[in-house]
Amino acid sequence: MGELLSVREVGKTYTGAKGQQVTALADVDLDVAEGEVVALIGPSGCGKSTLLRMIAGLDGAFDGELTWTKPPRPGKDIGFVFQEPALLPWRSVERNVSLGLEALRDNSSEARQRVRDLLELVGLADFAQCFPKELSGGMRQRAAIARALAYDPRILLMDEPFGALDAITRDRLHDDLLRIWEATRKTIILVTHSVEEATYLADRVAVMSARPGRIKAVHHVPLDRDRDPSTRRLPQFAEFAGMLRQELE
Ligand SMILES: Nc1ncnc2c1ncn2[C@@H]1O[C@H](COP(=O)(O)OP(=O)(O)OP(=O)(O)O)[C@@H](O)[C@H]1O
Repeated sequence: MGELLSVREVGKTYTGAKGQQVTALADVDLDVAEGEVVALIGPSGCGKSTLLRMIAGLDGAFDGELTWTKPPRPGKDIGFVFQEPALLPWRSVERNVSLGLEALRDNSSEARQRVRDLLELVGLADFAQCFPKELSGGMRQRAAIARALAYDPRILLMDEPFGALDAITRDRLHDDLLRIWEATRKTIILVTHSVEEATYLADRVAVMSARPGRIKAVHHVPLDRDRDPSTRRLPQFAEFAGMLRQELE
């Protein structure tokens, strides 16, 4: 796997409403290889979302350096999935998924086929003409993932994408994401509060310390890439998740 992104000494200080300075990130170093899934975990407020925003280019004012092997093209190379799917209620599922392509004025037959393939991949082919209000929470989030993949981004940034779902739906979406990764081999950075989610989905887990956020350790997940629900019952799964939990204490 080649290198895709290197984060060096990245720091971010916000100025609050009363003029106070809040250092959200300090000296963050992280390397991300092409095709890997990196989970970011850390205590609430340690700057996980801030780091994703820096990487996404949503906020250009920060210290340090982000170096891409190939600089991302705005609106094309970075897919973002948030905790809330934020679908447009007046558009069908298909037209929500094709939103990014419309912004790029890509109406080619390949692009339309790609949207159909993605709907198939996320299990929404039969719901293409439905509206968001007709979908369950899990289905909406699957549509949001398809939308983020529609323009074939180089990296997918996911900010607690399953945080608002119930446990059963969340487990199902985890397996969907594994399948999606298998089919697309996208590089993914996933912010999560769940050590089990990080263990199940990631190749490596970066653990952040409390504010100002720093990466205090990066661990390889000691599990084969080929994972399924039985993986959760392996002793090394519980052991690794337990070690992460301890590191967060
Ligand atoms: N726009 C902003 N203005 C001022 N302070 C901010 C802003 N955005 C974030 N912060 C502060 O930066 C710190 C890091 O926030 P961030 O949302 O990145 O943390 P997080 O680790 O993602 O939190 P959580 O796990 O609770 O979602 C927090 O103290 C937050 O209050």
